[in-house]
Order: sequence, then structure tokens, then C-alpha cells
Amino acid sequence: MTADELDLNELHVDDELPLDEDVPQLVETSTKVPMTIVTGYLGSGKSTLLDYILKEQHGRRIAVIMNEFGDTSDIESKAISVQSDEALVEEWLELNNGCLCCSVRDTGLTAILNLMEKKGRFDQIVLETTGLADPAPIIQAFWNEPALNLDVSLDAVVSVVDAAGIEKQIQDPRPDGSYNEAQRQVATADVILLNKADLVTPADLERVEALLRTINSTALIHRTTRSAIDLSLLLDLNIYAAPSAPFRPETLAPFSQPDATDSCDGCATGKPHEHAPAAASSSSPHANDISSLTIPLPPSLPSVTGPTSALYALLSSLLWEGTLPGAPSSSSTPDAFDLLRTKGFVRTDDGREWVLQGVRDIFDFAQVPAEATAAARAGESESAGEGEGEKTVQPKVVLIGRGLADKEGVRARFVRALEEGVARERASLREQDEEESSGGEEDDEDEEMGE
Ligand SMILES: Nc1nc2c(ncn2[C@@H]2O[C@H](COP(=O)(O)OP(=O)(O)OP(=O)(O)O)[C@@H](O)[C@H]2O)c(=O)[nH]1
Repeated sequence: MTADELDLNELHVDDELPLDEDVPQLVETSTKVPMTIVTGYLGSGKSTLLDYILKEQHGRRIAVIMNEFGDTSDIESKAISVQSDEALVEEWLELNNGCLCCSVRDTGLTAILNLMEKKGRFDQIVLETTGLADPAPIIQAFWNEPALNLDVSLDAVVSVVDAAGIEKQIQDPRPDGSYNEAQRQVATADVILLNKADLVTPADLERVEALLRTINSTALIHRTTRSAIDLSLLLDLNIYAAPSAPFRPETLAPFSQPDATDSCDGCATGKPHEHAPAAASSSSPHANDISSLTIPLPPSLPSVTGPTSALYALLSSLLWEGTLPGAPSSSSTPDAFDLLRTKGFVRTDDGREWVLQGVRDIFDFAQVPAEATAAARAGESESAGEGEGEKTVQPKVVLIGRGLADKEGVRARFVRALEEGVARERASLREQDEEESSGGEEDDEDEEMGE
């Protein structure tokens, strides 16, 4: 059963909870609390990770919402573990009808906020999502819903992957042909913990990591055993670039790397070349055709939002209608784009830089703060002086999902449509400028005549 098929449930915090006056208020009330969403297949090591986070001496107040029940159908209450400097406190959220996904999405945040009011604000919320067939709705809810976003901002989506089991999990077909759980979890992740590294050989780890990169070329992948990791690699990443939190330039690292999904040099150039036929899906690492496609963007674009933006129009067509301008290379096969995740890095003519984030059909551009841009440029020129000038973040869009198997064809259509759209956009901007300046001249003339 998917989350959407379950009834909406009421989630509330017991009003009788004692007020803990002693808990220090470590976060300014004006700061949004970052929320990390943890996904991962059954048994991959999520609870081990949450346990590790709670027990680490990090000096932060972290509320961990744990789903310890697996099947959510008959849950009546849910533990929230709150780590303060002094102690681990457990609270209970009552779920009248069981589904954490629907509850959290619809009323759960209110409950969390109530808890924050009672217990003092947290530095971080970590939400585990076991039992969720599709993490996308909850990611969208915490990222995009303004009503939910007043106090909490989506920090990052972390997926814990079992290094010994993920290959099989990813290949496991769904009877209805839809994405399976493991595919969705890997595709929507910003950070992947390639866990249980102790159970496989170094060669296995290389192969599994390569597979994960074919699905999600932009995730930051860390190899772990028992989910142990430096928490600064996991928390406060601000991947979704909330203006209320500092921007972490290192989260752009995947955009400066070549596309791991392109084993083919020709694809990387975007120029026409021959391909060997794709392997059958059951044995292919592109299981069920889910893959990442990186599309290089021009060094600078006129705009990223607004009715005239060529890039915005193209992404809308892709994500909302599942199509791109121009015919597919095989005319008998219509476009079948089904994208789980979109990411990107863009520069605009005015010198600003933007991070594109998309989850399913929702996408948004967040401006990289000018200070971060300046710092990155300073770093670039320094490393260029040391002969490592390739670290510059290249503007690009990364698409993750289905319908991308013909990488060369899709990339070529996207690039062509964008070029044409940008040409139109620039022409219309020029016209606008000319109209404004001739309007200005006419006004000047009118004024002169009036005088
Ligand atoms: N060998 C090994 N075992 C691990 C590692 N990480 C977790 N485990 C074990 O794997 C089992 C499952 O770990 P959990 O943390 O409960 O996994 P989970 O993802 O929370 O599982 P569910 O709650 O069932 O979804 C436990 O017995 C862990 O002790 C690891 O890196 N290596």
C-alpha cells in the first residue's frame, strides 16, 4: 500500500506531557529547525544510524522521530527521542490510525512544533521513514509547503543502503512496473550511506557504488560500517538552500565531477556517435531503466524563473507534461519521462548562481548567497594557481528517473530546445529594453516640448 492510499490520520502530542523547564533553548526562535529525512530499505541500518546520532556527543539537541514498527497499519503511538546535552528523553506521538507519512505530512508537523514549544526548540529534527513506499510526498511536504515551512526547513534526504543487499533490491521488479522502494530511496537521496561495508569486499563496494551512481549521480556517497559517520557530513547540509541557514559549498561537489553515468566519452561531448544496444533490464545496472542523465548548460542564462525563462519552460514541460520539444530519436516511441529527482546548478547573466532542486513534479531555484559564490571563486582562483583549476562548478542539470535511456538523444533535444528558447528569451529582453529606452526618449521629448 502506498502512503497515498492510507487514510489521513490524526497525530498529536499528549497535552499532559510534563513541561521540561530545564532544557536549554539552544536555537534562536527566528532560525528554522533543519530536518533530515532518513530513508532506506528494511534492515539497511537506519535505526543503527539514529541510535548513533542520538548517542554521539555532538552537543546539539536533536529530535529523532523513529519508526520502529515496520508495518504502520496498527501503530497507536510513536516514539520521539530527544537528545539534549544531558539526557536522552523519549516522548510519544499518538497516532490514531497509524500512518506516520500522512500524519506527519498533514498534521504531524504541528505536533512536532507543539513539542518544541513545550520542550524547547531543537537544533535538528531527524525523521525516519520506514514503511514508506515513496519518500517523495513527505520530501515535497517539508520542502515546499509554506504552512509547514515557517519553523522547519528541509535540510537533506539521507538514504541508508545495505552494501550487501542493494543490488538485488534495486533489480527487484514491481508487478505493475512502477519504481520499487529501493530505487525511489536511492534516486531521491542527497546523501547515501553505503552501509555494512564490513560485509562485502572492496571490489563489491566499488561495483555497488558505481551502480548507485548510475541511478543518482549527484548524491554524496559515504561508505560506513554500523552507520558510523562524522555528523558534519550528514547534518546541517542545507542541500535545499534555505536562506535562513548557511550555504555549504561542498554540497555542490557532485556538479564539478564528470557524469558517472556516462561510461561513453561520446555521450559526454553531446555529439552524435554510435552506441552498443542496451542490455536487458533484468541484468542491466539501469534496472527498470532508472538512471541519471547530466546535461551541460551554457555558462550563463538570462533567467531561471518567470514567464519568459527558457530553462523554466523546458523543466516545466519535462516535469509536468513528461515531454521535451523535438521528436524522440525513435519516432515509434513517444516520450516516457518519469522523473523522480532533478538537480542543477545555473549561473545567470547578472552574475548570480542558483541551485535547482526538484522532487517529482515540484522544482525550485534557490539562489546561492553572494558570499558563498565569492568564497568559491576565491577558492577556484587559488586552486587554479596550484594547477587544479578543474574544480569550477559547471552549470548543468541532472535528471534522475525513467525515459532517459537514450542519453545522447535526450541530451541533444534538451540542449537544442534550450538554445532556441534562450535565443527567443534574449530577443524578447532586447525588444523590451528597446521599448523601454524609446519610451524613455519619448518621455524626454514630451518633457522638452512641455517646457
Ligand atoms: N555487519 C553489520 N551489521 C550492521 C551494520 N549496520 C547495521 N547492522 C545490523 O543490521 C541489522 C539491521 O539494522 P537496523 O539498524 O535495525 O536496520 P533498519 O534499517 O533500521 O531496519 P528496519 O527498522 O527493519 O527497517 C541490525 O542487526 C544491525 O545491528 C553494519 O554496518 N554491519
